[in-house]
Amino acid sequence: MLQLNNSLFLKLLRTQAGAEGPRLAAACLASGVMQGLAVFTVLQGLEQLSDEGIQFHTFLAFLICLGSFYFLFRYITGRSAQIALRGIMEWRMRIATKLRSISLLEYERLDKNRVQTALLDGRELVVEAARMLMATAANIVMIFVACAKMLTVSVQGTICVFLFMGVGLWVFLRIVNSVHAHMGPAMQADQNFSASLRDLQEGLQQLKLHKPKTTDLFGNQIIPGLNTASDAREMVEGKHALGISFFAMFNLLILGLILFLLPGLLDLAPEDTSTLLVLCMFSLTPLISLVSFVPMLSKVEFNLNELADVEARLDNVAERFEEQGVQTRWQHADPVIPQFSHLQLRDIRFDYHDRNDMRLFGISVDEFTLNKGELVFIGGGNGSGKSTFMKVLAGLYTPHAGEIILNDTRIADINMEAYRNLFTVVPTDYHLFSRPLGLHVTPERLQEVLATMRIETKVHLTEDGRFSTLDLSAGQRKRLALACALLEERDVYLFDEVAADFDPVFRRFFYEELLPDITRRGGTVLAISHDDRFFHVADRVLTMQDGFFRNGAQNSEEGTR
Ligand SMILES: Nc1ncnc2c1ncn2[C@@H]1O[C@H](COP(=O)(O)OP(=O)(O)OP(=O)(O)O)[C@@H](O)[C@H]1O
Repeated sequence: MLQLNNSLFLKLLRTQAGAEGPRLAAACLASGVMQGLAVFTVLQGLEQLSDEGIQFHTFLAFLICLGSFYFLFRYITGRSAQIALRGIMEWRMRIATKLRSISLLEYERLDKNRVQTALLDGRELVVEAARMLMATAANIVMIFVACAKMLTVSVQGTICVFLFMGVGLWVFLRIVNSVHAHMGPAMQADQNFSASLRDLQEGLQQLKLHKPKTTDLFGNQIIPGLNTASDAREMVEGKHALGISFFAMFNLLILGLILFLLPGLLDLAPEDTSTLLVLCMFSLTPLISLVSFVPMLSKVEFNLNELADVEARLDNVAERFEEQGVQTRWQHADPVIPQFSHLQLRDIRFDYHDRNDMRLFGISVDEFTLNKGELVFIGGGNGSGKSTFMKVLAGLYTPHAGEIILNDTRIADINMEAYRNLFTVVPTDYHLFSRPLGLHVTPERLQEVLATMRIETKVHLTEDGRFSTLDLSAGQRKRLALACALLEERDVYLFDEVAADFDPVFRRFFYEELLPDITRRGGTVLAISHDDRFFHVADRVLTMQDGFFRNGAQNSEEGTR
C-alpha cells in the first residue's frame, strides 16, 4: 500500500528544499488558485457573450490570471525538479562515500549488482516525479477552487458531483493500490533479468567458444528471466491501463450524469447546469495527471527504498576511522604514515564465514615478523590461504583474534588507516585506473619507470594526465600495475602472483633484478609466488598449507640470499 506519511520521496524533497519548502508550497497553492481564477474568467466571459458581449476587464483579468499561473507553475515545476535532482545526487554521493568506507571483506559480500542499480537507476524518474508532484498539487488546488465556485451555483448539485467523483476516486485508488502491490515484484524481476544480461556481457568470450554454455545461459537464465520480468510487468501495466481507462470513462460518465440526470433530479436551471458542466470539465482533466502520477510515485518509492536499504547495509559495516569522512560527506585528512622498521603478527586468527555464520576457511598465524629491507616469498598450494594472509597483513581484513604490532606499537582500529598506507599491494585482480591516481609524478619519471617495465613504447602519459591506452595484454597490464606500485614509493611492497603473466625474460628480470633492487633501496618485499626456481633470491621462503605456515612463519624453507 502506498503510504504518503512514510514516503521517502516526500522526505527527500522536504529535506532538500529546506527553507524554500514553504515558499514552494505557497507558490503551488497560488498557482492552483490562479488556474481556478482563469477558469472563472472564462465562465464569466461565456456569460457576457450571451448578454452584452465580453467586457475588457474580464479579458484583462483572464490575462493576469494566465500570466501569474504561467510564472508560478514554471517556478514550482522547475525548482522542484532541481531540488529533487540535487537531493538524489547528494544521496548517491553519500552512499559512494559510505561504500568507500566499508571493510574489504564486507565489500566482497555485497550484492554489487544491487548496489550499482540502486546508485545508477531511477534518477530521471525521481526528477520527473518531483515535477509531476507539483503540477498535480497545483491541479488539486484548482479543483478545490472550482468546487467552491460550484457550491455558489448549486449546493445539492455540487454534493452530487462530489459523490460521483468520490465513487470514481475510490475505485481508482483501489486499482492503484493493486498496481503498487505488484510494482515491487515486477522491479525485482527486472533486476534479476539485468543480472543475467551482465553475465552475457562479461562472459561473452567463453560463451562464443562454447555453445552449450550459451544454450544454458539463454535457456535457463535469460529467457526465463525475461519471461518472468515481462509477465510481472504485464500484470502491472494491465492494472495501470485498467485504472487509467476506468478514470477516463468515469470522466465522461460524470459529465453525462450532470447533463442527463441532475436537471431533472434537482430542477436545475439550464445556465446552472452548463456552469456545473464547464467547471467539471476543467476539474476532471487535471485529475488525469493524478492518475498517471500515483503509479509513478510507486516506482520512485521502490527505487528510493532500494537506495535506503543499500545505505542501511553500508552504515552497519563502516570502518571506524572512516566515520569522520562519512560525516563530512567527503574525506577526512590523510593519515600520517609512520616510518617502517619492522612489524609482527601475533596469534592471528582470521576466518571466512558464510551468511549463516558457518566457518568456511580460516588462517592461523602464531608468530610472523617482517623487517625493513627483507625479501620474503610465500609459496603453497591453491587455496592454502596466501592471499588471505596478505590481506590480513596489509590490514585489509581485520583479524578476529591476535595483534598486529608495527615498530613495537600495537595497531588498533583507529590507526589502521595509517598502517595500511605503509603498503603498496598488487593483488591478482589489480585495477588500472585511467590515470596514475594519487601519484604526483612527472611524465619523465613515469616514462623512466615504464622503461624499467619495458612498456615505454606501448603506453605513455597524455597531456591531460591519462594513460595513453589501457588496451594492453595481460602481462603488459601487470607491468603497468607494477609501474604504478613502484611510483607509490611506499615502504612495503606486497605482490600477489604478479609474475604469473610475465614472459620468461621479464620474469627473470622481475625476480633477479627488480625485487632485489627494491630491497637494496630500503624497500621491503613480500611476494606470493609459485615460481620456486627463483626462490633462491629471497631472504626467507614460507609455505602455507590449510591456513597455517608449514614449520611456522619464522623458519625459511628455501630462501638463501
Ligand atoms: N571472500 C571470501 N569469502 C569466503 N571464502 C573465501 C574468500 N576468499 C577466499 N576464500 C577461501 O579462502 C581459501 C583461501 O583462499 P586464498 O585466496 O587465500 O588462497 P591462495 O592460497 O591465495 O590460493 P591461490 O594460490 O589459488 O591464489 C579458499 O578456500 C577460498 O575459497
